[in-house]
Amino acid sequence: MVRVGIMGGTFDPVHYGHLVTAEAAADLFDLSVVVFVPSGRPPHKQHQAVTDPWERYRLTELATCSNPRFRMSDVEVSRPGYSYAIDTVRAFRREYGEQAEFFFITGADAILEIMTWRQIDQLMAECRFIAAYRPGYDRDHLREAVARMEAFSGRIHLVEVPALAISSTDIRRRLYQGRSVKYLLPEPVIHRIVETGSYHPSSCHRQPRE
Ligand SMILES: Nc1ncnc2c1ncn2[C@@H]1O[C@H](COP(=O)(O)OP(=O)(O)OP(=O)(O)O)[C@@H](O)[C@H]1O
Ligand SMILES: O=C(O)c1ccc[n+]([C@@H]2O[C@H](COP(=O)([O-])O)[C@@H](O)[C@H]2O)c1
Repeated sequence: MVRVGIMGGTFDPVHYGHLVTAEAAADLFDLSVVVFVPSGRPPHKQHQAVTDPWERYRLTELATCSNPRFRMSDVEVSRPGYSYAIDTVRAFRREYGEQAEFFFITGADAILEIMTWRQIDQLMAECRFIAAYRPGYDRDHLREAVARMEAFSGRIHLVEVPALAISSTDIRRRLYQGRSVKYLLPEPVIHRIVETGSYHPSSCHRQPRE
């Protein structure tokens, strides 16, 4: 039976926190592949400017191509409208077949909001969740929150990942300020960001959400 990790995110831009989390999940859950799925239009970032989807896709591709277990999917960037996980998992079900087991990989913060996700009952029936948290995170609070989700709690696995205090928000801020982002994300990604100027304040790659 094929075990597939689904690493969804805005990836604006992708960084080592995402890569370490995906690798840790693959390792612990014996996943055959982890598919990175950059969001087309993130449903929960409607009022936020986000870099062009295909540019985020390209950067994520550069970051993942050297790992034989990592794959890319353009299912969300190609789909019009907001990117809901349930639509993505259903597309994967059609692609990988009934026997495949899906593990949606997210950060612990996202798990705390999971009950607001679209068609959460159907989503939980289709896939399990791997919720990554970092050392120092309030694990008891997270465990209690997951336990309160009752029927779903057996479908959510909490996993500690190495402490990488990296966020895309911090990287974007550094780039705007012309500061170094070395060692926060892979070199080929940095090269492309510099080449295209995507994260320069005047960049045409950043699109305000309506
Ligand atoms: N440093 C990190 N370590 C572990 N998981 C992370 C880290 N950063 C992000 N994640 C998780 O990866 C997934 C995709 O994250 P996302 O693309 O929103 O990155 P982000 O750095 O949180 O972005 P932003 O700062 O713009 O909100 C989410 O589930 C998020 O919780
Ligand atoms: O399907 C939903 O309703 C939904 C609501 C919020 C977030 N998500 C997914 O959660 C993943 C992490 O989102 P982000 O933008 O915080 O990186 C990404 O794959 C999103 O599509 C999905």
